[in-house]
This record gives sequence, C-alpha cells and structure tokens, in this order.
Amino acid sequence: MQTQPILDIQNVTVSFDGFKALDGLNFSMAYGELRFLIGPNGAGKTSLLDIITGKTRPREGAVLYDGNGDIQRWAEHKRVQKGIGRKFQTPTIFPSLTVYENLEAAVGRTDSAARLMAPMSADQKSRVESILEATGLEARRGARAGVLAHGEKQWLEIGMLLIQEPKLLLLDEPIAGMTRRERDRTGEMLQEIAKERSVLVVEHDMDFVRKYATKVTVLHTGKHLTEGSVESVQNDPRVIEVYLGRKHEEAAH
Ligand SMILES: Nc1ncnc2c1ncn2[C@@H]1O[C@H](COP(=O)(O)OP(=O)(O)OP(=O)(O)O)[C@@H](O)[C@H]1O
Repeated sequence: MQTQPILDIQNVTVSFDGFKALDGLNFSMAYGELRFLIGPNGAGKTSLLDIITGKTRPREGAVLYDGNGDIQRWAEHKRVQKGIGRKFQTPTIFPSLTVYENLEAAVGRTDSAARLMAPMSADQKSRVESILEATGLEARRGARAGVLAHGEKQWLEIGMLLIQEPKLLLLDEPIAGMTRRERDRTGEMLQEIAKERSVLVVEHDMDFVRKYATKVTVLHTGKHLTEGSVESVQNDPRVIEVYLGRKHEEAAH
C-alpha cells in the first residue's frame, strides 16, 4: 500500500469573472480508495473534477498526482494517458456498435491511430473479457449498444474507461436515472473497482451514499467543509445546515 496520496489538491482557487467556484480548496485521496463527494448545488464538485482532468486551470494552488508533482501544465489528453479517467452523466458509447465492439474500440483509444486499426492482441482480448465480467455485460456482448437499458449503457461506458486501466476514475452522478436494482449493481461494481484503483464519485443521492460510501467529503461554497464516515458527516451540524437539511426540505415539498 502506497503511503503518498494518489491525488493531493492544495489550496486551489478557480475563478470565473471574479466568482470563486473553488476557494482555497484542499482535498486528497489515497490509492485504492472509493470516495464520495457531496455538497449543495454550486458547491464546486464539478469544478473539482474539471481541475483534475485539466478542463479548467486553477488560478492558484497545486494539483499533485501519482508521484508526478504538480500536473497543472499537463494537457487533458496527457492526463488520460497517465491514468485519469472521467465518466460524464451522458454516455459516449457508439450506439450502432455491439457491446464487444465498443470495448474493442476503447482498448486502443489512448494509443496511436495505427494501433487502433490493428487486430486486438491476446492480452487486449483477455482485458475485454475481464471487463465484460466486471460490468456484468457478458450476456449482452453481441447486443448493439443503442438498444441497451439505461443502466447497461452506463456500465458499458464504465467498462470503456476501465479497459484503459485508469489509476483514478472520476464519476459524475453515475446512478442518475437508474432503477433500484441498477443502482445496487452499480454500487457493488464501484466497490469492486476500488479494490484496484482510486474512485471519486460525485453523488447527490444520499440513500446510495449511505449504502456504499465509507468516506465522504463535503464541499460548500468552493471549500472543503468536512470529511469522514457517512455517520460522522450526516451528524455534523454544519452539513445538516448547508446540505442535508435543505435536501429534507426539498423532499418534503
Ligand atoms: N464555466 C463557468 N463559468 C462561470 N461560472 C461557472 C462555470 N463553471 C462553474 N461555474 C459556477 O461555479 C459554481 C460551482 O459550480 P459547480 O458546477 O462546480 O458546482 P457543483 O457542486 O458541481 O453543482 P451541481 O451539484 O449543481 O452540479 C457555480 O456557482 C457555477 O455557476
């Protein structure tokens, strides 16, 4: 087990026309950790993912990653090559290709165009098989991605990221729109994935967070409000005040 964090965000500030989406944020994650990120709308959760992937550059602070020092000068594609994978809410799968073909396309995605066109190696084929198993899509391997159920599409995209063997996987509300069964399957999948890599999940659904999180970080107004076990965070008066109380009120209306 590595003692250094895989990700260490130090005093990061991101401003849009003077408005601070992240305001002196400190955040760090260990290797092999499944971390949930919660906070009210506008807290800065997506902005945090954006500075990790390089979509946004901070005005101040440092983004230390996987023993590379500060990676702020790295382009987005370099971060992907170095193991930072991000799943957006809307899947970017190829609907007319089968599940298997989608994974086949993803296997060489970070390589050169020539490698992309070449037949898969034995190693790549076995990676596709292991991803089919990990995502529970073995029986759907021949189905066109466009006809998959909503949950299956999300799992396929997770598979397409996993096949590139990321070290740090970022997921933005992965269970949005899923059935209860799909949610549970996704929660179990994330726990399995985190045995081999670090996973950071932005999630609003507190039932899901309660069930699958061991450690939760709460953001508020671009700052790190608190972090800890689900129980400690849920009972923190500041969290109740800024987030959970508000969510209960929303649910009551
Ligand atoms: N490109 C941008 N230009 C201007 N303001 C932005 C931009 N991106 C984010 N913001 C603002 O920064 C703040 C933080 O946004 P962010 O999307 O990171 O919050 P969030 O916690 O992900 O919210 P939500 O839960 O609603 O997705 C918001 O007030 C948002 O309006």
